[in-house]
Amino acid sequence: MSPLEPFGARLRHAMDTRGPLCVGIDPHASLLTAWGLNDDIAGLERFTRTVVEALADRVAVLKPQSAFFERFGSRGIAVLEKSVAEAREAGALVLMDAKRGDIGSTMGAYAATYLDKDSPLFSDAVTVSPYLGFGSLRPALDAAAASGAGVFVLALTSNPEGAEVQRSTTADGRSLAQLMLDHMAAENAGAEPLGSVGAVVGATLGDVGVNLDINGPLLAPGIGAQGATPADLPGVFGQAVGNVVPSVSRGVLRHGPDVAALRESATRFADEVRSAVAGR
Ligand SMILES: O=c1ccn([C@@H]2O[C@H](COP(=O)(O)O)[C@@H](O)[C@H]2O)c(=O)[nH]1
Repeated sequence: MSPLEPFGARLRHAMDTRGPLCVGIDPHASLLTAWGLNDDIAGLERFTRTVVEALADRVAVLKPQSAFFERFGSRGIAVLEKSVAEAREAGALVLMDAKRGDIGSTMGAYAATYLDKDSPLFSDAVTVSPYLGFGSLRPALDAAAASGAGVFVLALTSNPEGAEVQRSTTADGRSLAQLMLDHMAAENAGAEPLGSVGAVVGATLGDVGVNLDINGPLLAPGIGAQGATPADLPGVFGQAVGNVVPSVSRGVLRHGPDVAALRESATRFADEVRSAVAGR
């Protein structure tokens, strides 16, 4: 199978044509109930199908949260597989939020799962954790480059607990997050129009005080249920705001199961992002 165009280029095109919004597919048990569905495989399937039908033809990125599918075992994974294929078919880029991170040899197996074009779970990009050492991600970085996929590396996560690790100081005085961001910048050096190695930086964090100039996309979760709003983006990302992919899950999903209401909510977030970025 021929490789895809590099993920960074595909993402840039999607952001320019569809707007940069990413909507998460997070089938929380409480959301299934709120949608009038059972917390079972049929409910999971209906929920996921509805979100894909509502949004895959209009948002740049859909981000299934793997954990919510894994909790149903093999049948949940089958729903996930089908939704990845359907979302990609409808034109959305699929970012698998799996946050994998392990020793390099095991990382190779994760890379084969999400980043090999022949895998049933092949996704346009996957989230990974660098906190076993950035070098442990090499199999994923190489597999992504070979298939035209992307990798989003956790840098500064949206949860308050992340700071004790990510803000800690390394031997050369940089924060651990900055060290990881510098590795990402090195991976993306020279890539045009955008590198394929992205960073995850929470929209909840205020002035982050790190250099976000990585020549790659910046995934910004935390908008909606975690309290951040699109208006916070310029303050968090400064000059780099043009490379931000703002991510919302429950903030949109709570409007289901009505397809029109899901679409309206995504459009509202997208409009708010546009005005925040234009008005900075
Ligand atoms: O720093 C991070 C990294 C990932 N996430 C994920 O994004 C969604 C957020 O869901 P909301 O309903 O919009 O709060 C979820 O899947 C997280 O695992 C994050 O929140 N923060």
